[in-house]
Amino acid sequence: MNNPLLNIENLKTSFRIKDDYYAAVDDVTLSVNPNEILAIVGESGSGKSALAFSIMGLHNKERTKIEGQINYKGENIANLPPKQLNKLRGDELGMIFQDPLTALNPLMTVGEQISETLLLHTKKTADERKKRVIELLNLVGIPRPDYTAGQYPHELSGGMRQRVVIAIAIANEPTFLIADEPTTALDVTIQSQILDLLRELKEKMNTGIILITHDLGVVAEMADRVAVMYAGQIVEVTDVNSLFKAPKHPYTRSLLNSVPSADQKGGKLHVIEGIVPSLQNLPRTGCRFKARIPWISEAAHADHPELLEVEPGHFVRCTCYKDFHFPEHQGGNV
Ligand SMILES: Nc1ncnc2c1ncn2[C@@H]1O[C@H](COP(=O)(O)OP(=O)(O)OP(=O)(O)O)[C@@H](O)[C@H]1O
Repeated sequence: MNNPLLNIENLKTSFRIKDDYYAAVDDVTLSVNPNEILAIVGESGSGKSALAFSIMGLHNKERTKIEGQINYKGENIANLPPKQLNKLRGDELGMIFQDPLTALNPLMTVGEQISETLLLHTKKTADERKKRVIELLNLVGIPRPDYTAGQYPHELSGGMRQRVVIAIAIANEPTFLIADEPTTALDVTIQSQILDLLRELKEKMNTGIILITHDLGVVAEMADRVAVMYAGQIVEVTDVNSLFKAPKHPYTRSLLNSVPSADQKGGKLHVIEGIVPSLQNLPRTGCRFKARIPWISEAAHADHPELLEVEPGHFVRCTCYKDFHFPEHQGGNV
């Protein structure tokens, strides 16, 4: 078997709040292979973006502590000096941010921003860069690329800005890409164009992709494997078919069960009763999902839940999945 492109081991990302550190990513172990899309799903606040920012080295170092390993092509890039990381980021790693406005420089035109990435990370001449900028804007479905290249971010709609962010992220055909909710702000037609683009990138360049999304339709359509995150931890990892056909962890089952139609395509994750606790209030021992399934007996939970391989390639945290059932008002034992 080939080595994974990205191999994260026991990653713990903690934020300083007042004088203490609180882990938003807690003991995460996962891998992404070349030519593979790993989807990460979970409610708001479960730590998906904190994980993505850790991989990309984008957290504020003064207020964040990163422990564990983030091995990219066999080299641990956790806590790499900023200069080395910047180079790696533009050369081989790409990130599509959730919020296109904060990702773009308001003082530079769209064309200048894309061109800057090419200038910093390729040997292209000014003419070649200009050509590539237009090619990229075309690729992400921007109608008049020549005209748009000369516009500033505030002159564009949210959807157009998001496409520019994607153009920057894929400008140098990254080997590894994180797409954090890449299509949330886009209408359905553009959404499917962008998803096609990501798939093409994966197949053409062998790119390994982490796709963070709330949209189970996107997961079903795009992912090879899926990691489900709850309260800073991965609670289940498996291939996409097993996730939809035989989900195990109560949290995964609740996410899938909360989609109104049996056909998950286009379905969004609905709110499960209760909320993800805030960082300071996260239970740090025992099953973190326990409080949201109070009808399941205490004895069903492991004292120190670990992510265990329960079937080949299918990992689940905590033993409570064995006894889990929905309460009557949620459809009983489905
Ligand atoms: N810089 C920070 N300082 C302190 N706490 C933070 C910081 N960034 C995130 N958090 C907290 O860490 C937890 C995880 O946040 P994160 O943004 O990673 O969640 P998420 O799963 O990406 O949510 P969403 O889907 O809304 O983007 C939350 O409790 C959040 O409030």
